[in-house]
Amino acid sequence: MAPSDDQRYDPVPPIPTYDEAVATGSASRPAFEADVLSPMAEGYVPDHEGRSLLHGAHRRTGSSANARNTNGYRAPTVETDDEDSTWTSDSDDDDDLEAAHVRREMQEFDIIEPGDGRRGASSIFGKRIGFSLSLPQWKWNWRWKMPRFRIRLPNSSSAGATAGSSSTGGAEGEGTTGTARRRWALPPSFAAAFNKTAVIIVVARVVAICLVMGLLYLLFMSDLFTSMSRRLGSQMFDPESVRLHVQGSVDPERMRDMLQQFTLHTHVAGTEGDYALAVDVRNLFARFGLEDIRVDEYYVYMNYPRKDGRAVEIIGDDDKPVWQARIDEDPRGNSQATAPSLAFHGHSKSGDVRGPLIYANYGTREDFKKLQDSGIDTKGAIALVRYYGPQSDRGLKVKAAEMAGFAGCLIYSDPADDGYLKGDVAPNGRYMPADGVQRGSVALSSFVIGDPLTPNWESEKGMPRMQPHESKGLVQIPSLPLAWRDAQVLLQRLKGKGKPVFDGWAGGVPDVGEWWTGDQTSPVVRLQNEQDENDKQPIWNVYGRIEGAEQGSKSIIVGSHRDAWAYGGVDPGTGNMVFLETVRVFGDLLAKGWRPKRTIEFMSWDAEEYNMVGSTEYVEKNLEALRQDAFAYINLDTAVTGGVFRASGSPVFQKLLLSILKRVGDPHVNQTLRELWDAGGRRIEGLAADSDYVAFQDMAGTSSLDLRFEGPEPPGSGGGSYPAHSAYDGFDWVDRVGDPGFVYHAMLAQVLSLLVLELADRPVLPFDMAAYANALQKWTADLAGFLDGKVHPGPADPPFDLSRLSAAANAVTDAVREFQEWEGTWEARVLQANGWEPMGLGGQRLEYNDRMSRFEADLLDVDVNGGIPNRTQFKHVVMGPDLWNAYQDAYFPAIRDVVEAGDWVLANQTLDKVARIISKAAANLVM
Ligand SMILES: CC(=O)N[C@@H](CC(=O)O)C(=O)N[C@@H](CCC(=O)O)C(=O)O
Repeated sequence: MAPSDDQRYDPVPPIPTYDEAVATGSASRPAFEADVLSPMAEGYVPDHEGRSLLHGAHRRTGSSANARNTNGYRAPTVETDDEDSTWTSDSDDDDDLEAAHVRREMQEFDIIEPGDGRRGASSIFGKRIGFSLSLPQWKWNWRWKMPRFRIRLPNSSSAGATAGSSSTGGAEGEGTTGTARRRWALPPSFAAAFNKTAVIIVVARVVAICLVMGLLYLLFMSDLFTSMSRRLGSQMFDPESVRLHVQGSVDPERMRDMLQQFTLHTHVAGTEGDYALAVDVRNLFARFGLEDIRVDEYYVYMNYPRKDGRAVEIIGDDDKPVWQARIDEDPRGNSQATAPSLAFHGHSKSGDVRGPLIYANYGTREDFKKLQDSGIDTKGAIALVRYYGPQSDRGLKVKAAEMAGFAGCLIYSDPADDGYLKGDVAPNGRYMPADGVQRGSVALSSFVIGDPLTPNWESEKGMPRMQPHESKGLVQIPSLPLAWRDAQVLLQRLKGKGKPVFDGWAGGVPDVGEWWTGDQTSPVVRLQNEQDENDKQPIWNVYGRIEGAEQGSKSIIVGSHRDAWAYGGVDPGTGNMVFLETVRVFGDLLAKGWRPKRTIEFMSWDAEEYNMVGSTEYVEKNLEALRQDAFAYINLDTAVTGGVFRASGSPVFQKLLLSILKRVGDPHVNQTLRELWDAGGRRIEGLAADSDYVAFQDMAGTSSLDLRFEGPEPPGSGGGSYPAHSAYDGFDWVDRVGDPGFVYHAMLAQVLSLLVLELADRPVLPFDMAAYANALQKWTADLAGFLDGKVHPGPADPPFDLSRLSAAANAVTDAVREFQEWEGTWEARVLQANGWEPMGLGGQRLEYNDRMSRFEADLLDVDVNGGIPNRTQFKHVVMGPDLWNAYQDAYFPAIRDVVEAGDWVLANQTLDKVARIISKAAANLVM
């Protein structure tokens, strides 16, 4: 819907407007346009595209296109003209110098070493595995030879003499008549024939030359040499030296400088700030040397606030507002605050509702039930609830309010959960200040992931779409986020209304005095949330890759989202920096001739903050290929909020990750990450549904991993470790509070680079199948615990017996044991062959890797209408988000859902199906 002029959100120019992003017509940027892409097509030289793009918005409003405006505006381009920037010093000359320097460095590390001729006795077509310092030596024991004909032609002046002397029959006619030497003379009858022979010989020579030339031409045209050099790519390099080089290349200063650029402006998904960053990321990919760079556009359902479309008011008896919430943060006047960043909920419902105010603690279903059980009528009321608590997913708070009959829902940040009662507040501390507002999506991620109007298919042009009221992924009552300084007034006005709150319900907002619930006699509150909605808003994913030499179709995917609720310092800036630094490190390796065995894909997602839309649409579009060919997905999002390393994901990464953690040290405590991991009794945690791994893990069955350094409190647990989704989450916070010196950024970039290196280049995919088998046993036991007290089939129902699942888990344990024996055999044969992979074994190894990587795809319920009942996008039978808390993992989610629903017939069918799928996956493993 195009906004009318009086609805137009008109921020301080030249910051891109939300309504420009959603309006149809020239103001919006409907597509990743050819004119913007053209510099790449013409051989891109880094310039100022991102910036000039934002100036495009300027031009459209009649402003000048100067690099800076009078407000000190500077567009969010990484291709800055700032002379102090590390990027500008990255000229081509500098690149050459740097390349020469690194080449020297690599020689010192023995990464590049000439062949040493230690070929071993194995076949020349064998493959040197692992630890070679040398280029494979191709021993050609034959030489190219041009065809040679040892016939000397008679010269013309001697032809007659030759003919005349023929009668002498002399064979030794040593010429006195000319320079030609004549050993013998041909009879005249032979002369003509001889001339013919000479012609034939010349022709034969020409033909032979042509043949050789043609063969050479064909060889070059056939790409044999290129692909051979590709195949040899990583084998030219000693793996350990590459590891050392990768670790040594990570540069915290670069990440710091780049984050400063990335956070200059707000970049909400689908707005021009986001578009400008997409251009910058694409250009950085090109500059870092990635291959096949492309921008992938989707058209998705998005909402944006109108500046005058939001209100939270207490309505007086005369129906006029007696108090109005400020809603947005106070302008801070620092370098960050060049643009307003309006507070709202992504995918919230438009509306203008009013009703009596009722306080409902954390807004769980149990909280609302408690109110109703105590006789408080919640129908038509406005709920006031706090963030976090046992059900921290904000969308589910609104959903629970909707189910309890409320007309609207306000969610505020309480200082007891995320404010001064926890510790120092932003900008100097990690908690939310009085005016800090947590924006965020209220889409129901555990019900529908991605564009809520296109569940299970990609939102491309021309694809069908549901209506918003038809989607199970959208709430149906309006909501807004609030700072506690606004909530304080509302809570104070509840005094004496309803009942004193239940135990544990009183929050930490100061000067509330007594906390009361409120009821139908409470002050009437108006919640206005009129917004711009567009069901075909363009968003932009950006991709680049390094093609694998041995199995180019198989890939290791690394992803990080780019869109932010405001400036995106931590979320997603920290993840973006680790991601882009890793791209740079790998681009640099590629430039030096290294190439991995498998393809590495780098993906910058859009619209993660709105229900992981960009990544999910990509997965929906490429589902079959991903199930077949994606070996692993690694995610970076809110990557650095403190110093505690955390990994969530599939257990297949356990062994590799733990070995890598031994290599990376924390300089603050002088211990390795592995020592800290062990001391903290940490383990790889489960994946829920709060970032871009969801579609990969739960829909494509790609083994996924999310990495981060977190602050004292994990996101989604009891409170924030940083001023999440607020205007306080900018560069300054990361620089001064989150990670001074970008030390943890550098450590994470090392961990990520090493992981990618090993996953993409180890001959045998380093998956820990035994860890998966053990985890399955544990999760089965946990499920038994969950079922305790819940299993009450009626007399007519079949008994609910978990032993079927235990048997399936045992089958996996047995299959993994047998499967892994092959790896031992492979190692022994390679060692016997002096480090060379004997002919034939390579094919088996690829088959082994494929089976290993397909294990999780085999755990998908791919039947028509398969997946978790009622939320069939989630196909993985072992992993998935908890239905009533998307921030919480739930193993065997389908079984849990149907048991909670008390449907014992379906519960039995589901249990059978899950056990059957797991057993089949086990059987598929065995070679
Ligand atoms: C729990 C949380 O805050 N998650 C972060 C991302 C992260 O920490 O990795 C987050 O912001 N997730 C988004 C996901 C969007 C959605 O659920 O629709 C969020 O708003 O929670």
